[in-house]
Amino acid sequence: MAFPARRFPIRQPFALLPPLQKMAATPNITFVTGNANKLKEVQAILAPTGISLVSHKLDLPELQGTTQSVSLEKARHAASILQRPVLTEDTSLCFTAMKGLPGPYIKWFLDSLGHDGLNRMLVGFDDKSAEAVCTFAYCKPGKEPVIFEGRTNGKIVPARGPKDFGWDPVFMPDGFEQTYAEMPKDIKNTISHRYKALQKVLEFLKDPSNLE
Ligand SMILES: O=P(O)(O)OP(=O)(O)OP(=O)(O)OC[C@H]1O[C@@H](n2cnc3c(O)ncnc32)[C@H](O)[C@@H]1O
Ligand SMILES: [Mg+2]
Repeated sequence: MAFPARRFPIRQPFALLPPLQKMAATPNITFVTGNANKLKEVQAILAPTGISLVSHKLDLPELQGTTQSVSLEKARHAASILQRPVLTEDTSLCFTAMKGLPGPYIKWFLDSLGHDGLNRMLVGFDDKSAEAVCTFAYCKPGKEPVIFEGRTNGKIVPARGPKDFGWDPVFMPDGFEQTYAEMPKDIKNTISHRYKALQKVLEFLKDPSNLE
């Protein structure tokens, strides 16, 4: 008996997460980011929910610290500049062998070393595993932000696939033979660190009292 070809190679059983559901009330959310690829992914993931996203491009200062503290401060800063509730996002790539580094500093490592350099950082280690972490923060002006985190495990591999979004070519999520860059966008957007964090953001937005 012939089986249909898989659309993408799977190494071990896994479950795609459910698509996000349409929300009863659909708030307008201001998403502040300077990264056009992040914006595209967030828009694609939120499309089924009916939420309309107003995007605002601000280059926010990013403090040193943990992923969470960087994210909290970005949101406080954006809400104070724009004087309205905002959603911000910070993304980390954490190498297990390096005890979580580069973490929130991945942008600067990637800019300076490139994909090849990220691989070379792990040459002396057997453990190539890494975790992609996405931290959204929702903040009203003058209030403390709330954060929502999503994590996807994978490993660092030599670059494969289109090079248009950050470290996508060197991150191969567990359970897949393709890097984030090689896999279709609609697959990345149902397993990614960003998708998992946005699921939590949506739970929060469903309660109208959180938006008052
Ligand atoms: O304005 P913001 O939202 O801060 O946008 P940014 O590009 O500065 O983003 P970060 O500070 O969160 O830095 C994260 C780095 O990781 C990259 N990145 C973020 N999400 C990614 C993803 O899903 N896949 C690959 N690279 C990603 C991004 O291009 C940056 O180089
Ligand atoms: Mg940034």
